[in-house]
Amino acid sequence: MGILDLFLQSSSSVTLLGGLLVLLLVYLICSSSFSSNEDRKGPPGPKPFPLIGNLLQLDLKRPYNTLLKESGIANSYFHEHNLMQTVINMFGAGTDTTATTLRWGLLFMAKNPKIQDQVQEELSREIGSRNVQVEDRKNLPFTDAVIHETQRLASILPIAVPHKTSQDITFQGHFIKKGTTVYPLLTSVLYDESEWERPHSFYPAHFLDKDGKFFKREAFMPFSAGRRICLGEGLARIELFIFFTSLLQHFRFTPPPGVSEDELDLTPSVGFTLSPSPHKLCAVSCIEQ
Ligand code: HEM
Repeated sequence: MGILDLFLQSSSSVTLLGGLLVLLLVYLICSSSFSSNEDRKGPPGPKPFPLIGNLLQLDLKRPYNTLLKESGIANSYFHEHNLMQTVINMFGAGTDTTATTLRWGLLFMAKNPKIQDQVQEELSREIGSRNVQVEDRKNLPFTDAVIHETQRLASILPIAVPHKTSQDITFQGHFIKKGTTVYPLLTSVLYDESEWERPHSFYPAHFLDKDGKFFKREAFMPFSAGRRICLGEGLARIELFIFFTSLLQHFRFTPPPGVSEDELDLTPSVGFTLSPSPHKLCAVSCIEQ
């Protein structure tokens, strides 16, 4: 019995040791294939753990904030096995980005009544009570600036959609291997302190020149940029313009009774998109006033 016990114990230790060695070998092979380009300088970023990647380092409530902190360039670099991509893909389908942007727009109007006054003055001066048309946009620079500023500050798709590099590339001095998953971190551009005078405030003047004319900013990219830019940008811009102007033509948006403008909370609720946290607003008909 004693000999059998010893044999069983030593054979299970050998199996365990063997298993561990195989796991170690697999890990070493995988990690050496990941770092075959170590001689070249990759982008800065946190070191990933085996299997779970950078998951533990992520602020799951505000994943884009972790990315903003960890990466000095507009793109972030994670290993393929990072679960973030799966999470994003799962929540991606069926999100209505235009409606979320409009909800932010109305919330910003209720929070900034003087800006809402200016939009309504411009609308009644240029349009009156007739229906708004797409061609009216050029005569509504302030309203156009307010819609752009809404999209900038709301930054509803902060990490856009992940992409894979189709070839080895050196970007801003950092080597990025073919097949790397890249997250275009749009918030880093929309809130870039070197691009915007007041990156964290609702400030429509970002899009107005000194004569009050609308001007487009290169760093305005809520629809992302490049070959894979949002396919629906044109349609989304028309929808936002027509819905926002029509709503503001007919209603004034205010906090509910007993709530001040300052008490309206702008903390976003985080899903695939950043949407306003649940809130109440009053829509007061302008015609009855
Ligand atoms: C305010 C509204 C919208 C915003 C902020 C928005 C933003 C975006 C962003 C950031 C991307 C990812 C681009 C990238 O891969 O880097 C995207 C992709 C896309 N969007 Fe939109 N979008 C909006 C509305 C729409 C609408 C209304 C449609 C369709 C009618 C649409 C169709 C698409 C499609 C098909 C793609 C994938 C393009 C591709 O992968 O080549 N989007 N959008």
